[in-house]
Amino acid sequence: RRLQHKNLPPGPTPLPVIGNLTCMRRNNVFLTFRELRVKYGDVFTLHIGNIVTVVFNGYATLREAFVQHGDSFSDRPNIFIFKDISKHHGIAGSSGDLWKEHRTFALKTLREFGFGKRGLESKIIEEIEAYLPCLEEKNGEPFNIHALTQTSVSNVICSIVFGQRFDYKDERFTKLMEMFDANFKLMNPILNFFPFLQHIPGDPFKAKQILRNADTVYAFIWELVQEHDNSMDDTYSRDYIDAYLKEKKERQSDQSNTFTDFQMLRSIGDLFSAGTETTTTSIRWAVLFLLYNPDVKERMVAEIHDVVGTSRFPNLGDKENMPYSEAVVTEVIRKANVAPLGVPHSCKTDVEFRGYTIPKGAVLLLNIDSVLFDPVEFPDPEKFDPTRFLNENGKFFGREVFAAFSVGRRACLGETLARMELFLYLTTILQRFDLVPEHADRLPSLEGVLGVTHTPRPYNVRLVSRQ
Ligand code: HEM
Repeated sequence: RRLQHKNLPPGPTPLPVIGNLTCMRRNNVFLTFRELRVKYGDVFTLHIGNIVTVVFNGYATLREAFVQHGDSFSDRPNIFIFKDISKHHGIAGSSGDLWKEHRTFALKTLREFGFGKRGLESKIIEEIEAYLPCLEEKNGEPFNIHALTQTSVSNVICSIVFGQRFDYKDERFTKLMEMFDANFKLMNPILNFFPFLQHIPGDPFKAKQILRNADTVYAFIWELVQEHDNSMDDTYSRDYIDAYLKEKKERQSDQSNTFTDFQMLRSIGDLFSAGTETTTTSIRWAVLFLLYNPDVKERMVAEIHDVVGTSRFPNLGDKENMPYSEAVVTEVIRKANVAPLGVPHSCKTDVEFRGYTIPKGAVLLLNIDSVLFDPVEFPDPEKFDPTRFLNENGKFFGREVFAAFSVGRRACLGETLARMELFLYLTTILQRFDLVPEHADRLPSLEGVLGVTHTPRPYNVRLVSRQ
């Protein structure tokens, strides 16, 4: 290893074959990374199997690497999740010109369908209107909000991408959501570093199962694409699929056209999965944090009742007068730490960085956790304290040092949607329901599980109607 890569950032000595795999054995590996940062500094190297992995820590380092060196450090590595699932296509899994072209198209088209505008707000509120009666039906009995919330949040992105929402009891959609969820749980990061594991007979690492589940999701999307193709009007786009099909037709005579069916399926799959999982997980964390912090919950409820009252739903126009609620949403995003290690990047040539040589093809991890839990920027970082996002006049202020959505060219393209959804879902839930723990003497665990995202363990809560 030393002969092959001479000038790597420092890091623990690797063992033969497995490298530094033992560092990854803890459930939440980002906790280990906090210790490694203290020992090796803001940029350190791990060898996982034979893959060189460089971890970048702290806001200044992340900006230097992924903004200033953005041209070099914005590819995706050749690992299971991108190589075998997205096959280096789509928005999240592609690199180079293919990625630039399709990310630009996605941003432009999502804006046309209301990203950051009132049109999108009404879609979210419409979905919340369908969600509330399902919560009401639980009658204050303990239940796990996960499945209902996931279907509801997913419907928002479905209405933009597919131009339709699905009934909460729609069997096919429920099955799809379950499969989708299973993949987030089954995805063992180890598959990314030891590709041979996917070929072990009996599929103990569930690689084949993950690929089968992914194929089912793509088949579902494909059916909807075909329905669109048969019914679309060339002069008007009803939704993202129509817009894509139109673009594909317009470019069909172009030799270098990258607007293909395969690329469309992967792009839509990315919007669908990224748009569902992260926001749902954040809402699950939010409820948990509010159970632990009844004072925060009561202050937020008081603000909602003062500004909105109870006779109408909260809307985004209220946000300006609800700085505390906006601060709660931002603190939820910080403390939930949904993507603590971001999404892996790579570089296609050797790159000099702070005197080290980052080798071509290395896996680059943006340690977002190191920013969101930086005790200098966010004192007492484990504390759930929304007031860190309020200024001395009680007004909300977003902090520049906030990397939850990553930094640089690949930064999350759904941040606006996620913030809109979190504000509207959380304020509406609290306007209508009190959140009460299942057991009066015991709260659910705050310990998360790190898979593709950092999720809370399953828990039940009572939603007691305020009416
Ligand atoms: C709280 C919610 C969310 C969080 C914390 C979050 C966080 C992230 C992070 C950390 C990345 C990786 C960026 C990188 O590679 O450096 C990302 C990428 C991405 N996110 Fe989000 N996200 C959220 C919600 C959403 C939503 C609602 C959408 C729906 C449109 C979305 C769509 C995407 C896409 C398509 C990418 C890939 C971007 C690219 O590779 O160019 N995200 N997100």
